[in-house]
Amino acid sequence: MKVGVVGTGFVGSTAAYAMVLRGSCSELVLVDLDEDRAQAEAEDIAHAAPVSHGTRVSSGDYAALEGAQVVVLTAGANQKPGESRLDLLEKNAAIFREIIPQVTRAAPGAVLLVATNPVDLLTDLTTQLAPEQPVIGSGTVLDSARFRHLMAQHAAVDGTHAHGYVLGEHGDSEVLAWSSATVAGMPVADFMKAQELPWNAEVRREIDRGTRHAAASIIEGKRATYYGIGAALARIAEGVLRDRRSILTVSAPTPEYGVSLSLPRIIGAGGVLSTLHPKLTEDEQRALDKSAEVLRQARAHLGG
Ligand SMILES: NC(=O)C1=CN([C@@H]2O[C@H](COP(=O)(O)OP(=O)(O)OC[C@H]3O[C@@H](n4cnc5c(N)ncnc54)[C@H](O)[C@@H]3O)[C@@H](O)[C@H]2O)C=CC1
Ligand SMILES: CC(=O)C(=O)O
Repeated sequence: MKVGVVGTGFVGSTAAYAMVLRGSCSELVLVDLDEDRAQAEAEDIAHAAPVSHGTRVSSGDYAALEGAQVVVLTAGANQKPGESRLDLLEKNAAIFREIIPQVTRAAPGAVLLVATNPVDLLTDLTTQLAPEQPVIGSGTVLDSARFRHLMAQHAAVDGTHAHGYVLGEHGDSEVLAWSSATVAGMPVADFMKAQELPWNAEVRREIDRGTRHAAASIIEGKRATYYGIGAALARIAEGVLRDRRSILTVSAPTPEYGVSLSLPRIIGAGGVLSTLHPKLTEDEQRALDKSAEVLRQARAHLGG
């Protein structure tokens, strides 16, 4: 099982490290415009292999991606404090126009896993540039993890027992689907009541703010986010490599909304196997429609 990572900055190298620690694949190849950086990251990460799962880690040029089943795309600019993800569109679209043809030439059989922001619009662009290949955007997998983490904190349980989906844009207009959120299989409000924990509009607003603005506050504090997305990318890649039929809120072209955005989707060999449409309240559906509109408008500025 071979995975390529293109872009070995904070996100790409952390995703590679997460894959080595989790034993997601047997071989990893790192590619970057900055070849010295890719080589140094590969060497450093390779030193974790003998004490984890023995993954073979190397760096190379695009040709070294040959035979990869998944190529993770993390090349491009990240946000500076105060910038939105959509502000990165023009710059990162230009980078994708340069790299995608090289990736498809080297690894025509790979599932392309996009993380670079704005991830939804770059998922759309990658689908156009590589029409023969399955494309998945990491979408709101990270935001759903943030939502679950905060819910679990308020519920005083470990994060694996809180479930909830963030839908739409991976960005400011994203939608927390409260109506289907559960803890221990119970609607979250019922769980909180049974445990005599506070649950009201203010707590929900706090969780919403914490989820929606997590990236901005982390970037303010340490320039970039990478641990959460690194683990999320490893998790998505495993869904494909092991044909796990994992349900994850990844981004993909969604004809009903006319743009790539996140909905819960079943992920397996070959990428997205199926898309789920959770029952939403009217307010949630309205917010999701608005989120799709935000993405379509931003794409229009690019002339797409
Ligand atoms: N989807 C998500 O949930 C998340 C996405 N991101 C996004 O991931 C992207 C990468 O972020 P960081 O790793 O923090 O940035 P970074 O600046 O640390 O790394 C970017 C890397 O891309 C490389 N690169 C630039 N142009 C290239 C080209 N033409 N060919 C090959 N490599 C090229 C650079 O040399 C650099 O190593 C950003 O767009 C960021 O916003 C970050 C966190 C979460
Ligand atoms: C940077 C980014 O997209 C995030 O951490 O959500």
